Amino acid sequence: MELKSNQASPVLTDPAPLNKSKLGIHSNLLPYPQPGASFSGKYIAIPRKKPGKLDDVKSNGWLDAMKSSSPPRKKLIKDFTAEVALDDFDIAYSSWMLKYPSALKSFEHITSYAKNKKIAMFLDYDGTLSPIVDDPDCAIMSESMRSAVRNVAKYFPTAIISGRSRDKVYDLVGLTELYYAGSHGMDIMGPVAHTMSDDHPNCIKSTDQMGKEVTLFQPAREFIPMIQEVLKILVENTKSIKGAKVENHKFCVSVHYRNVDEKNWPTIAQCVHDIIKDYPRLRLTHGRKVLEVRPVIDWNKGKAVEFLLESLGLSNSDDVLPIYIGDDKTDEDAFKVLREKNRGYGILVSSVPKETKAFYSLRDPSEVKEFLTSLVRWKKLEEAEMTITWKKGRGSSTFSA
Ligand SMILES: O=P(O)(O)OC[C@H]1O[C@H](O[C@H]2O[C@H](CO)[C@@H](O)[C@H](O)[C@H]2O)[C@H](O)[C@@H](O)[C@@H]1O
Repeated sequence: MELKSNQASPVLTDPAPLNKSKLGIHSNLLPYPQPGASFSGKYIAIPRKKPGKLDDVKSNGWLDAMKSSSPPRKKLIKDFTAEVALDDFDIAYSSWMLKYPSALKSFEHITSYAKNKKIAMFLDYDGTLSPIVDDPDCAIMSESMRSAVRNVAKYFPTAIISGRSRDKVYDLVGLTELYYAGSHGMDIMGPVAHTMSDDHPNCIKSTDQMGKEVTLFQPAREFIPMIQEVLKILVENTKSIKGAKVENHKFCVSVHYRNVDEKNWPTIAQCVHDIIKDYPRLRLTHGRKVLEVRPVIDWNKGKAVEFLLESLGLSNSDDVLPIYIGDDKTDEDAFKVLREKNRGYGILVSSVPKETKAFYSLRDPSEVKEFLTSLVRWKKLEEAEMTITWKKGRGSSTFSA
């Protein structure tokens, strides 16, 4: 059954539009990086002008995007509509799952393709590793999730790619063995990669919290003063809007309206709009009940994935399988890179049908944890089997000698 994005449908339409020709195709095998698809090294383009013209928040679609910016929870549907509506929702979700099957139910399928390949794991934070909560400061990751991520990182290179500032997300995750990309990929602390252009102005050598040598990549460095200026104005101008919260992410700013009464959403939207219209080198993107102000540069979570694969020495290789798990619109950039370049699997975390470029789905962070744990279990088994095969091989050659 084809799910369409119209008003009658429960499908949320906020992520990037889909390439319909690719919908519903779940090949057993993803072909690997195509010639010419590699990360080039000269990657940043900084347009000086914003493409579109900002009108008011009603005509430019901000308000519509705000209203659809976070999936309605099933519980709410149950509370406010008749039983038949709930059934419709379940049917729609099941139909959607035909296109974006559960990564848990498709686990054998995924691992049969991953066999003998090196998995690179990319994880979003909010809504993926921690459940969505009203107060962003209280989005704490459970100990069991932390342990699942720690175990994954023992077997596969693992990076967190978040909209939060790198420092904040590091404090929340607290695992030194991972790589971190904050501010939607605009602040990456990755491994030292000798193959990469050392002379790039945005790439500097640094040391991490443990004193290990790392590469720091900050393509929007020149925007820091502008972002800090806008941050101050946003804090000042939104302080009278009850429930509004502004977060400083160094290279971008988040303006939360989750706790703002819906009747005041036009006010907060207009306020942000009125500020950024004076900054043509900044733009606005929508997240889950959050307006994100960020620089107009050709950089996003998808580019961050490519950058990290390159720095890990894992790009352009047939035996690498990148997996990206995320729940938000900004994660679509990463799903898009993996899908369009046939490089790996995107997994969308969602309990409602959504348009997406991901290949698979998981319902919520608890399913993410289960998936990560299963992956580690599978890898251990694979390694044990390889050891047995190797020992058998050695035994038989000793015998024949
Ligand atoms: O890329 P992410 O790691 O998913 O970060 C995206 C935004 O996450 C946070 O906001 C979201 O989660 C909050 C806590 O659950 C929730 O209250 C808020 O409504 C969500 O939008 C973070 O606070 C933002 O700054 C990030 O951009």
